[in-house]
Amino acid sequence: MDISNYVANFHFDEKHAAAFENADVSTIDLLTIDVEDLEKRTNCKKDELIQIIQQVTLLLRPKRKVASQIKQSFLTTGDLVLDQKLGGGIPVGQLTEVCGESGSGKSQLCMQLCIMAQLPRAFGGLNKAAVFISTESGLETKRLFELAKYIPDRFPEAEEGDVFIRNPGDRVYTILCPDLESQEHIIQYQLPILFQRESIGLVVLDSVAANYRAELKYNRSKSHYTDLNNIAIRGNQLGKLASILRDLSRQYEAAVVIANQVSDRLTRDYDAIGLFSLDYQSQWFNGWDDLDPNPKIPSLGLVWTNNVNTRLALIKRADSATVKARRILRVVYSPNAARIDVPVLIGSMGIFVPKEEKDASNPLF
Ligand SMILES: Nc1ncnc2c1ncn2[C@@H]1O[C@H](COP(=O)(O)OP(=O)(O)OP(=O)(O)O)[C@@H](O)[C@H]1O
Repeated sequence: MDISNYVANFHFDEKHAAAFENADVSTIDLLTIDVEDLEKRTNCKKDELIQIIQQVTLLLRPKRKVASQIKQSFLTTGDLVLDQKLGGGIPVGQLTEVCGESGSGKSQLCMQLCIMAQLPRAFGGLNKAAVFISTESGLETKRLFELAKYIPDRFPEAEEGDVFIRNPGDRVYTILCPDLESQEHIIQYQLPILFQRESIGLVVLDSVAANYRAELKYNRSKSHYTDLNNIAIRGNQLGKLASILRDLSRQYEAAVVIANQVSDRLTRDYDAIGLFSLDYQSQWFNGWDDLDPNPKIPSLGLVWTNNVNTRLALIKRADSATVKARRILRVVYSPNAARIDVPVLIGSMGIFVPKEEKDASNPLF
């Protein structure tokens, strides 16, 4: 019986476990097949089966809170104007995706957040450790130290000792997942244990698409998955990944930030395909529309898009090749903020909103 894939700590009594095993009944069978048919297949009593089905259904039901119980908290990005544009910062208890092309600054933002998570709550931090799960290359510790060195510049009103982090690497757990199998194992089994043992405020997954692209058949020439079976497998895996991360983020009040890659988006003739086509409609949740000079599509498709609470896009600007790299940080969708483009720079201190934009956006800054 595969119940442990869905619910931790659910144990059938020996009699029912053996009956389900012998009859090859999966959790999905249990919840979808008529009780009478299950009765015949397993030789278990109907009322006992109904009781088990009710227990499993209850455990699988999303744990909802009423509005008065929900107190949304945020992790600071380290930039007050950026936090303001994001509706408070990076939401705790939710999944935030940062997508963008190679070199757009996804890893820079992720590393920056690993530092911010360690800050005291008075400065928008969570006073907790971060977990940095990478799928392609390890964490750049040198850059992490550089980002930490500049924290006092971000909080000029603070006493230096209050925001100084001597060894930022001490509270960043790094895990490398070179393939999908290790990624699934780490996220399903090792990450929950780390949460139980340590005070974790942020999980970064950099980047989510790499292992799926590498292991499921991918037709580069057409830039889409050709094998329908693989699409179904991938959808299932992505749903499970998001569900584990979401549960951990809610249970332990942590932020989860996932870097995602993008591929090129072809502009279409909407007169031909119609305004109700997915291609046309997806401009609003993909992040790039046809007016953008180099429109892109975030990887992993609609199933993944539906699992992410907030999507941010980092977009390179034409003059990107200057000392301080210029980018647009776009809020594509979010429960906390409206869609907006925020001009940002990447410099030694990390990602920040330049002063002229701060002055223009809010005279108080
Ligand atoms: N110390 C620094 N000073 C200024 N800019 C920097 C610094 N370090 C990195 N950058 C900028 O960040 C960019 C790299 O960003 P990053 O590695 O986060 O990209 P990415 O989106 O994660 O790319 P990939 O998907 O290839 O990993 C560089 O191109 C550069 O513009």
